[in-house]
Amino acid sequence: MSSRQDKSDDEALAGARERIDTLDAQIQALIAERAGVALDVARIKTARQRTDFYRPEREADVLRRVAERNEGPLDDATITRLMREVMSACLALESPLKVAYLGPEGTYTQAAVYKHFGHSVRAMPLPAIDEIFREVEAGNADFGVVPVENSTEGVVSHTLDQLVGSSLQICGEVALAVHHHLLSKSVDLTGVKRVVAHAQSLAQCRKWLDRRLPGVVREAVSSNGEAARRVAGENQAAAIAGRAASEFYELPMLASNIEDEPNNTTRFLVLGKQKVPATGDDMTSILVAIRNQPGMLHRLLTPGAEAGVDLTRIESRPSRRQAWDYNFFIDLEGHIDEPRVRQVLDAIESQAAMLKVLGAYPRAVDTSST
Ligand SMILES: O=C(O)C(=O)C[C@]1(C(=O)O)C=C[C@@H](O)C=C1
Repeated sequence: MSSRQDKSDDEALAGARERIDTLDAQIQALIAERAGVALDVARIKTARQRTDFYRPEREADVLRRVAERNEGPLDDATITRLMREVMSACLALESPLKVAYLGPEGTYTQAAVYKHFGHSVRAMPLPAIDEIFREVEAGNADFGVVPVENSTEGVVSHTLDQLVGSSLQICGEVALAVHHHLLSKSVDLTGVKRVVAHAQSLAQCRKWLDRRLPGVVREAVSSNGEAARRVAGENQAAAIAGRAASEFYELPMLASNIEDEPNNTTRFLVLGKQKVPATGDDMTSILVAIRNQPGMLHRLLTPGAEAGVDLTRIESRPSRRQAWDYNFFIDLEGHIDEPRVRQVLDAIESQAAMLKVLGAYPRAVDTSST
């Protein structure tokens, strides 16, 4: 390249950097101004003795509009994630949120917390799902995040069972693409003599393990974060966990994306005490107790079909009240405050021994997780 060409490239680069510096200063000033307005919002709420600093319906609305406005070159999920973090920082100025989640650090549930609330929350890892319910019920945490279903492994029955007796509301949902990695201090696969993971993750990577690590001992533990913690001090063991665990426990990725099903997604619920107003794109979750009788399922499903309200999930669990007595967990599209949804719930209730609304909440907004 000629030196004249070098010089003009240098000038173009300096010019572009100058534009970036100017834009950065403007973005920074605007973020600071936005934070100032969030503080005004906090003052208004405080003056009226309101404690609803976090407003899931407003956040969903803001983030959906970010995606609608987006014309690239960043994709919708990326620009939304950046705005998610700005809003998270603004909310932390108003009142920092405490969010309990299924720990330890490095679990997918932790990743779901940050995806939903941004990184400016105080995330509190707890060892069991029932403890998360208890801490939120007791007011020691503002919200809780628990896994509820996985696209390959099905429901997390502990979570469904806890919802039966809890006074908490479902305030939101998070969908997280789950990528499993093999984390280990071993230099190669032949050095791995033991694989540690949550039983669901072992199942989700079974074909890969059969092929690449045949005969190697598989050990199930309470979470993938726990698996990573256990193998962090060993050279001959590997954990199956996500990127967050790799970073947190400084465990190299010996193999990445080892899940058998590439579209593996886990859905998490956000639990809290507040009822969330409608946004226009919502879900309602209900629990229905019903006696096992002929035609029972048909009677449960007909009201939704007749009113054009989609039932997106129906899950049955033994009620534990009596043999062959069932609880059904049903997700419907729409918000309980919409008359057509209310009508469907009334019709279902008339067929059931009991109907409990578990929550109505904005449908997950797609932001890419870190
Ligand atoms: O609109 C509000 O109520 C706010 O508190 C502001 C704001 C925001 O930064 O946009 C912050 C937190 C809420 O969860 C929702 C939105």
